[in-house]
Amino acid sequence: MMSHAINFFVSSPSRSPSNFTISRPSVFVSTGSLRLPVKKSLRTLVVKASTSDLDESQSSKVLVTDNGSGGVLSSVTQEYGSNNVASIEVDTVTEAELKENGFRSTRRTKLICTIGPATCGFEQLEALAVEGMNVARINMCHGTREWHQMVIERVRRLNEEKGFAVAIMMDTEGSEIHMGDLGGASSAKAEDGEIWNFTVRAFDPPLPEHTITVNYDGFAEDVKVGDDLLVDGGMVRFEVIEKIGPDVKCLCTDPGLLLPRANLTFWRDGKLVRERNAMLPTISSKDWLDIDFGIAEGVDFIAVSFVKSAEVIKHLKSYIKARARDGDIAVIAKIESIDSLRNLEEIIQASDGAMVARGDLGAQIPLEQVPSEQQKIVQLCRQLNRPVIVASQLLESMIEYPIPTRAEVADVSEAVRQRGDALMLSGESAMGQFPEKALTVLRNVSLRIERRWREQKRHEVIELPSIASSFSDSISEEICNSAAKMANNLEVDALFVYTKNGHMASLLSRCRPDCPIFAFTTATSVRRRLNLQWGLMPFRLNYSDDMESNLNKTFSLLKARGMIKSGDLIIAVSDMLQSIQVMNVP
Ligand SMILES: Nc1ncnc2c1ncn2[C@@H]1O[C@H](COP(=O)(O)OP(=O)(O)O)[C@@H](O)[C@H]1O
Ligand SMILES: C=C(OP(=O)(O)O)C(=O)O
Ligand SMILES: [K+]
Ligand SMILES: [Mg+2]
Repeated sequence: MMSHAINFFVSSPSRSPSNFTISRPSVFVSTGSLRLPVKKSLRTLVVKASTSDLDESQSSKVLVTDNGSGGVLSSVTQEYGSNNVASIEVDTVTEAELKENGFRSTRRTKLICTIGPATCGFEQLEALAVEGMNVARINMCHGTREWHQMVIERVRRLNEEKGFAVAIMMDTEGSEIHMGDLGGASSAKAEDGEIWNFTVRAFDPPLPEHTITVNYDGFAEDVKVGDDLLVDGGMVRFEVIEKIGPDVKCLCTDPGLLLPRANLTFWRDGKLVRERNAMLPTISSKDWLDIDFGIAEGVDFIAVSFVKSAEVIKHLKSYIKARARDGDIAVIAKIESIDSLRNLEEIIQASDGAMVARGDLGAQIPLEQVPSEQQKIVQLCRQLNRPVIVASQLLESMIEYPIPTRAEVADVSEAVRQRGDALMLSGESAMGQFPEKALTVLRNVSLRIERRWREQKRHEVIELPSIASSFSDSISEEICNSAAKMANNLEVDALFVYTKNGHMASLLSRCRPDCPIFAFTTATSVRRRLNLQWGLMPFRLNYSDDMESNLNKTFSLLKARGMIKSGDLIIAVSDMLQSIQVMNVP
C-alpha cells in the first residue's frame, strides 16, 4: 500500500502546549502549523507534543513507526480487537448514490422532511427515504403523541427493514401566541370587512361562528384598540376594534385562509408588541412532557422553538444528559424571534445546531431583512462549527402545484450556495399534494449548485476562526483544516475520518471540501446524528486503535460492496491517534 502519513502523538503530562519534540530532524513542526515532508522517501512523520489536554487512555499508548514499509501505528491497547465484527453499516441510498454517480457527484446538502398527514404512511415514508430524506421532522404543534409515536416507529422500522438511516427530529411547540385548532376544521376563510372574535375563553367544539381561540391568557389585556393583528406574518390581517373582557373583536382588513394553530403577532405604530408574552417560557409545561416523550423514544434531535437565550439551551442539554439512555440527543436552536437574533452568538455556541426558521422569523422582523439574517446565521454556524438548517417556504407553492416557482428555485439555490448543512420542507411534505416531487426538486437543485461550485473551483474565502478549547482540540482542528486543503489540492476521491464521537467529522465538514467525507463511527446514535451535516456520509463500523488494520478492514469491506475500487486516492484522518494519511486504495 502506498501511504504517506503525518501523525501527532501526545504523551507527557507537562502543561506547556508548545513543548514539541520531533522525532525526525528534517521536518519542522510548530504549534498550529505543519510543513509536509518534502522527500518522497519519508512516509511517516511522527510528532510528539506534550500537553495535559488529552485523556489518560491516549497517553498510555505506544507509538511504533515503520517508515519504509508503510506501517502506521500499533497500540498496546486492543480494546476493540476481540469483538471486531466484519461488517459495515451504510444506508442503501448512500450506497446506491456512490455506485451510480461516483464519489464526486454525491449530494452534500442534507434534506429534512416534516412528516404530516400527507407522508405518515409506511410507503410514503419509504418513498421519501428513497428520494433522499436524511431527517424526518415531527412538529409537536400538530397531531397527538400517539400519532408521533406511530411515525417514529415507522421510521425506525424502515431503517431496520430497508437499510435506511433516517434520523428523527422532534420540534417543540413553544409558547408564543398562536390560534387554537379551529374546533377541528382544517381551515377557515376570513373575508374582508368581517368581524371575528379572538378570545381567551375555552370552548368545546364546535366553536361559535367567526370565533378564534388564542392560547395566551394575557392576550385580551395586552392588545389595544387600533392594534394590527397579523396571522402568519400577514397572510390574514385584522384590526382590533373593541375589547370586551376575554373577547377581542377584530375587523378583517386583509382577507385570507386561517389555518389551525397559526402564529399571531400584534403590531402598534409599526412595531411588534411583545409585552408580557416576552415572559412566556421558551419550554412550556406541555413542551417538557413532549421532551420526556422524545427522550423515551430516543429521537436524534430536539429542535427548540422560539429560543430567546442560551440559558434555556444549556438547561435542556443538562436535562437530557441526566436522562437520555443512549448518550446524547442533539439540541437545535430555532432562530425565529427578535430575542434569538439579539443573543445569536451565545445561543448558537450553547446549542448543537441551529435552524433559520424563516416562517416565524418573517413574522417578527421585516421580510426584507430575512435574507441577510439567514446569511448571517449560516455563516456564524459555520464559523462556530454548528450544523445549520434553512427552513420554511422553500417550495411553498408545491403544496398545491407539481412544479415550483422560478423564485423558489432561486431561493433554494441560494441556500445551497451559502453552504448551509440542510434544507427543510414543512407544509410541502407534511400536508402538500406533491411531497416526493418537492424533495426531488431540493435534491436536484442541491446537486446542480454543488457541482457548479466545484467546477468553478471557487473555494471560499470565509475565515474559519480557531474554535478549539484545548490543545488536543487545536491539533484536531489543524489536522482537519490541512486534510481538507490537501484533499482539494490533490483532488483526492474521498476523505475518510475515523471518529468516535463525531467531532473530527464535523471539523472536516466545516471545511466544505470538494470530495465527500466518509465518516466511520462505532455508535449508531452518532451515525444518525452525522446525517445532518454537510458532506458527511456516516458509516457504522467496529474498529480498533490500529489505523492500519482499520484502513485495511474498511477498504476490503467497501470494495466488497463496490463502493470504492483499487487505485482510488483517499486521505484518512483519525481522532484516536491524530494523523493524516494519503494513500491509494490497494
Ligand atoms: N402532525 C401533523 N398533523 C397534522 N397536520 C400537520 C402535522 N404536521 C404538520 N401539519 C400541517 O403542515 C403544516 C406545515 O407544517 P409546519 O410548518 O411544521 O407547521 P406550522 O405551519 O405550524 O409552522 C401545518 O400548518 C399543518 O397544517
Ligand atoms: C420552522 C419553523 O417553525 P414552525 O414550523 O414550528 O413554526 C418556522 O417558523 O419557520
Ligand atoms: K414547532
Ligand atoms: Mg416557527
